[in-house]
Amino acid sequence: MAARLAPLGIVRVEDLLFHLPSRYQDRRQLHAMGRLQAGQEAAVLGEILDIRPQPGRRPQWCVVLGDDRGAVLQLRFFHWVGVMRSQWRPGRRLWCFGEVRVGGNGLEMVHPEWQLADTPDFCLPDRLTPFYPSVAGITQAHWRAWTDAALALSDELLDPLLHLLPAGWPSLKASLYRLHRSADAVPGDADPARQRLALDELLAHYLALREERRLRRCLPAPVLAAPGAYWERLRQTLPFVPTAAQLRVIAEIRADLGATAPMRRLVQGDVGSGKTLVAVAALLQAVEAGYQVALMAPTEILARQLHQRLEDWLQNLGLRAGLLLGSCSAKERRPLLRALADGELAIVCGTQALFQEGVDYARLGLVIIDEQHRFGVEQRRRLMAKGSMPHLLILTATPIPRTLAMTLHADLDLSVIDSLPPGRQPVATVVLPDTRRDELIARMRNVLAEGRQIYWVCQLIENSELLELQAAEDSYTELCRALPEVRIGLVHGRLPAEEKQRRMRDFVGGATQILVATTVIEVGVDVPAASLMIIEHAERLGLSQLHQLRGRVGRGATQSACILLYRPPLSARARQRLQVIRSSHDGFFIARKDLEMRGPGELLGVRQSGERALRVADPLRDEALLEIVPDLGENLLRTQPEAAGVLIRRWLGSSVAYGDVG
Ligand SMILES: Nc1ncnc2c1ncn2[C@@H]1O[C@H](COP(=O)(O)OP(=O)(O)OP(=O)(O)O)[C@@H](O)[C@H]1O
Repeated sequence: MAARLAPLGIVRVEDLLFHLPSRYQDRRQLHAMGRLQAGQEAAVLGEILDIRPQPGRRPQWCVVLGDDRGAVLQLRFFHWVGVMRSQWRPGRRLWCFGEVRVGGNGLEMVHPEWQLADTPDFCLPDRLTPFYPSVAGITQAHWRAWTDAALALSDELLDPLLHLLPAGWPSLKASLYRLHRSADAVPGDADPARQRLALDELLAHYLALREERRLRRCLPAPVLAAPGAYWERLRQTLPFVPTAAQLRVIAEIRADLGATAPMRRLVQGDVGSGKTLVAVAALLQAVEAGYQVALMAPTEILARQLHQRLEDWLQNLGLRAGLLLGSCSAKERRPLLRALADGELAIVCGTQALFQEGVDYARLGLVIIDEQHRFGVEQRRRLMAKGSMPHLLILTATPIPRTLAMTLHADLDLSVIDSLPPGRQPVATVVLPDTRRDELIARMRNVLAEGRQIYWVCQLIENSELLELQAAEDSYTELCRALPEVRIGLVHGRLPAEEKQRRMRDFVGGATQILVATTVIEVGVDVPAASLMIIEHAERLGLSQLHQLRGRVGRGATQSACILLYRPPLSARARQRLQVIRSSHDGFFIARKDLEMRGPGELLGVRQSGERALRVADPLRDEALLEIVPDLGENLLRTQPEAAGVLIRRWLGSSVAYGDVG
């Protein structure tokens, strides 16, 4: 059993207490046999009318149970053991609990839980029955017996917060009792017992985070202090004035870079909020201080685009940036690698190729990662091993609530670019069934006549790259037919990198007017002249993805539009999603809705990347609890420093690499 429990993180008696029921069954009421329905979980009491063994390859025992109103229920058993064999007889009374389903002879239960009901020690349960998440080989009866035993020992459970919390908060012991052995009502989300555990959990994460930061502050990083001459020169050549939000975040980064501890900062900014400028300001400071900077983008297209923008901005400063991609030939690569290893080249842009074997940096001082949600903690660590503790800056357009940030990005400080550059007009968003394509073509003609450009985005169908390609090609052919006079480009994931790049360049430069693309353009492409986006099968996309895509238009001062085409009929959830996107342009609001609708795991791919997740606390619901966490944490560290390690271990378990605190 220990071997089965270990993967669940259960190694001590205490761990059992924090393995909470996922739901509760109400077995206190008896259900009338005549009114049972398939799919229902029910408790019934009746008399054994008949017991029929059914021999066969898999022998079974069928028991007919009847109540005093003449209704019957079949029970089916594959094992016929112990008390059943020796004591079950027609005429005896039996209590059963199980799921009702449709069988060969009417309604039945397969292997219900049971008790003989005509014995002196029979009594109906007087409280809810907990149901525990489990794994093969561990039954609910095991869980109940073990948690009973653990609860009996719960006086020994350390509850360091009890005396620090204001009156009214339940003790840990009382909360655990309530959740494991709830007497009456199912403890809901707002139940004080659940809130108490959520608070403990958030506190444990806070303490772990605080410790992680403390340890990080002891690590030596290059001090990237510089007067900011490059940055001042760049500012003078910019065609716009940085926003106050950009300047604030830049100042936060400057302070980090000038310190002796490595920066680990996540910059969140809605699509189009101007994160690139913030990254460039950081880059210039590192270069001015005499260090190298590596900028990593998630795809080759984006890396090339980033490189292009850097070169545009940096040429006035007399700086150059290299470009390193997986698709670079050995010949292209060699001089670049040498320049990086010599320290001759200060700035390099690229994909994950930047951190492969054989790429060495003379003085890597800063790593900048664009669109972080595609990189997990592990990848982050591997890449940091390249320099002697370089600073790390991560940019993302996917905002997440603080509660989640604190668990997913526990090792990161957070900056938020919380406003858009002035003059941006919200993208007019329209939802349209794809049966009205003719209208759409007319509208596209108008947009093109005004000299503006159009994105046409096709969808991944059933996760098949081949089908997606097909969809893109079909749309392309159809558009060419409908708009024969228009220059149309097509990009998709199957094109060779060079070709993809050439076609993107044609669109950026205005040589093609419409770009038909698969979701490769999802993040980061910047073509200010594009003012209309059409998204096919918008009903298949998640909210955050739709928001990111839509963010590709409306980047200039012209009024832009986004048309979400869907294939009817729409499911209720898809309708809800499209409604949110149509009515809101606020990335934070949309991310929140996305979380509500999909749950954090799916939104951020938490499960795949194996990062820490919350067990009891809920990232949306419990954000208010976070308000009291810092004070509580500091108070605890002052009064009972030894308790911090206990809490961290209790909630974060062995996922915490640095062990006990304090
Ligand atoms: N302060 C500003 N005023 C006006 N325009 C700006 C400002 N800062 C950046 N821009 C311009 O806004 C556009 C969007 O900036 P950028 O590409 O950096 O956004 P982003 O935050 O990276 O967005 P995304 O997540 O969509 O890639 C660019 O064309 C950029 O030149």
